[in-house]
Amino acid sequence: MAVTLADAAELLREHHLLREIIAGDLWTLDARRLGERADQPFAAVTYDTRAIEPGTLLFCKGSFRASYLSGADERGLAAYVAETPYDDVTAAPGLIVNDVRRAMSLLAAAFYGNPQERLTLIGITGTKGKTTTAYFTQAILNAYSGGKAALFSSVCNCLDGRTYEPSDLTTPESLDALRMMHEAVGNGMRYLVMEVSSQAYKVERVYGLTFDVGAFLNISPDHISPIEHPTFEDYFHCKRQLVHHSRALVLDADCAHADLIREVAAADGVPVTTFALHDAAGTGDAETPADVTAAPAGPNGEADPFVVSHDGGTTPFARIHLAMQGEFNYANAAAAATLAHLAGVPWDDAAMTAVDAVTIPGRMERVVSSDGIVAYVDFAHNYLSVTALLDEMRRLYADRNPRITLVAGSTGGKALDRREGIATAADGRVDRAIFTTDDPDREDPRAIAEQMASYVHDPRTHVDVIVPRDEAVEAAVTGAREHADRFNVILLIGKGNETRNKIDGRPVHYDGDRTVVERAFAGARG
Ligand SMILES: CC(=O)N[C@H]1[C@@H](OP(=O)(O)OP(=O)(O)OC[C@H]2O[C@@H](n3ccc(=O)[nH]c3=O)[C@H](O)[C@@H]2O)O[C@H](CO)[C@@H](O)[C@@H]1O[C@H](C)C(=O)N[C@@H](C)C(=O)N[C@H](CCC(=O)O)C(=O)O
Ligand SMILES: Nc1ncnc2c1ncn2[C@@H]1O[C@H](COP(=O)(O)OP(=O)(O)OP(=O)(O)O)[C@@H](O)[C@H]1O
Repeated sequence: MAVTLADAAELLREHHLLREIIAGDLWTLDARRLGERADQPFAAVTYDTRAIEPGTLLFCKGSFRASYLSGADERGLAAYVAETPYDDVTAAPGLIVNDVRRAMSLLAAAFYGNPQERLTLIGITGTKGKTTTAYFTQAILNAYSGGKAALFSSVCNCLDGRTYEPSDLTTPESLDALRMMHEAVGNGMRYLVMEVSSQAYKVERVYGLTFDVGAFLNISPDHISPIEHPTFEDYFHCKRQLVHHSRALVLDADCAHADLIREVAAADGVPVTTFALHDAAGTGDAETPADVTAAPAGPNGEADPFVVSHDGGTTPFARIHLAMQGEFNYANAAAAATLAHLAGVPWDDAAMTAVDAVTIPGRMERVVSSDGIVAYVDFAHNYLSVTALLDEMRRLYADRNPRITLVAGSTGGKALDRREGIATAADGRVDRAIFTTDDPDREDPRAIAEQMASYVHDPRTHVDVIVPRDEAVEAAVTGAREHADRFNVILLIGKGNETRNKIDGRPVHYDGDRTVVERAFAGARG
């Protein structure tokens, strides 16, 4: 925790990041020329000028503006790290670097005493299933270690094995991640399970980290937009960086482009353990072979537990019966068991069944009305996950010929590919699609909804655009009641447990899909 300007300069120099130090008229590579200032330990690190306190080292990143430095000297700015000098607005010395995000990750690790070295790090990437697999893995490791597993996820972070605080990003900024790792180590944590987004690699949030075990779950187009990834190729390339930075890899044998992922692992000498979801134990000639398999134990579908096996699916080690619905969650559970095993949990340890009790806010939450309408609040919001969700509805309810209503929007300004993906996945597979609001930000929510509607061509799917999200949910319930002769399923997707919509750059309160559908269920029947 005692990092000085001289230490920082040396670390940056070792990593070929330091261009020069600028302190007034002095431009140098030699921190000693700054005198005493070079040997004062920094008291704090931040990437936000609003958090400056005496002795702070500041990182100027992203869309940082010089005007943010107004008053920084008076508040005690000790030094800054940036890709461009700000010597016209601050008297504090600047460490000018090639890449401020890499510099921030390295220096934050040093400032917080390299907490990553004291944790078994588990990193999980994939287009869908990261959060669920992360929660499952944490549950197994917590059960095995007596509560010593921390978690960084897109829903919550947990730094003490039991307290869950809402998170902002899927993968935190490096500085925040290292601060939280430091706190987790202080709380006695031995493991950290974290989701690693493609964006995390794109903007160096995990620079310098090596994962003891990494998982690559699946890949399909998502997060393609001017502020995320320009192309699918870039998205997939960024995700694959996890393979380079893992000591062992867990891979879904059915993952698209699995061959390329194996090639990357082989080139780096990273051992790969595969998992797969199979149809039924012991059968399935057509199924992809895998080291670890999850398969239904018997013929009774929903009611029967799954069996997870290793040794190429020949040695059963756990029977699991998840509280969370969704067959895809058994694939996530197989991934979690494999990750936990590679992190040290014996295959036959009872901790492997800790996944059974896990529930995650906004993931496959089932709400049933008194008149028998079934609603799911779920976080599916791209082609892959909406397809998986509709496959699951067919698996659960095909024999009841359900009338399915889908309520979905799509975010503004980013992940633009989702609009077509969601609508295409639903086209012809749902009876009614209601397109609505989901974080339109600075775009017009009606225009987004109408764009989604334009991708539906199959006459079996009736399309409506209802912009206010609560009205869209209510219309789905009213419509279901108008078809009371059918078994109705309503899928409220993409918001999970979120209770706000980003509109015009600001969060605007929304009661949440679960609250709104419960209210509509309780209301007068049509
Ligand atoms: C592209 C990207 O990584 N953006 C993130 C990044 O933005 P940025 O560095 O440009 O920061 P900014 O908010 O524009 O501000 C610039 C800098 O000025 C500072 N500032 C600002 C005001 C001030 O008075 N003083 C000051 O110093 C800010 O603290 C910041 O460091 O750093 C910010 C925090 O410092 C993040 O909030 C922001 O994520 C935005 C909100 C975002 O939407 N990110 C998405 C694309 C994202 O990262 N998603 C992935 C994937 C999710 C998934 O897979 O589901 C994720 O990992 O979450
Ligand atoms: N293995 C899977 N394959 C396909 N779809 C899945 C899988 N696991 C979960 N899903 C679907 O994707 C949704 C999101 O799941 P989860 O939050 O675990 O994934 P994620 O990777 O964290 O998603 P995101 O990056 O969008 O936050 C779920 O609500 C479910 O509908």
